[in-house]
Amino acid sequence: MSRVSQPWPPVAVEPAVPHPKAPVAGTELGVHFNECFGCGDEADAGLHLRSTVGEGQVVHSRFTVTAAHQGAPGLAHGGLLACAFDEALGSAVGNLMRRPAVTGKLETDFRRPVPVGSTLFIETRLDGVAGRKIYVSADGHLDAADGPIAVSARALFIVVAFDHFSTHGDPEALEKLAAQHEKNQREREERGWEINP
Ligand SMILES: CCCCCCCCCCCC(=O)SCCNC(=O)CCNC(=O)[C@H](O)C(C)(C)COP(=O)(O)OP(=O)(O)OC[C@H]1O[C@@H](n2cnc3c(N)ncnc32)[C@H](O)[C@@H]1OP(=O)(O)O
Repeated sequence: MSRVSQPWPPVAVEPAVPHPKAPVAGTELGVHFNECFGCGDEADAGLHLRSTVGEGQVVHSRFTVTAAHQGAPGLAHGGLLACAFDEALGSAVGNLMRRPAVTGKLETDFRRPVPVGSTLFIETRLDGVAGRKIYVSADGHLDAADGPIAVSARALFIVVAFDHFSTHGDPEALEKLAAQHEKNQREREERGWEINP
């Protein structure tokens, strides 16, 4: 079976223009929710993925594979790797576009095994927008930003109204999230004062 995929994006798109208030290149992106399996500090066996905005419409993410992430002995579980890409791609959409969006479709190509102890460097690009549909793709490089590509992914995110989360999610967890965002905002402002007194 060939690895050649269908054209991407699969429909005519407009360029994905980052939000005017999107974080600039070099910005380290914070945890979007402490309990998030992908990035949260409170998710003990989680991925603890960390992301930084790159030049252009790019976000660089990285995470280190631990024993908690195994499928075969000593190797990362494929579904776990897909999760890492979901997080990295979602972080690029959320932070650069600043629009609430959820994963509609996620496609992964596993090219090389990813051993426990290795770090995956994921580079995510915004590929285009068609109405509520945002197309993104990413490559995961093994152990260095220019290391061999171990996994690639492409995803469709769908912009949703904020009530998607209140209707389908946990209101208590949403309150915690709002409190966390306020705290992060305060800390950012305090850091701003330190830099520009
Ligand atoms: C700072 C912050 C950081 C934020 C950082 C965040 C990082 C977190 C990252 C994790 C993100 C996740 O895992 S999110 C969790 C996983 N995903 C979900 O739970 C989503 C579950 N699915 C849904 O709720 C729903 O199916 C939606 C919302 C995706 C779509 O429902 P809808 O709103 O009714 O819209 P619908 O008309 O169906 O679809 C809209 C358009 O998209 C197309 N479409 C929809 N799904 C698909 C699909 N799978 N494949 C192709 N096309 C699709 C439709 O054909 C349509 O095209 P057209 O007719 O307009 O042409």
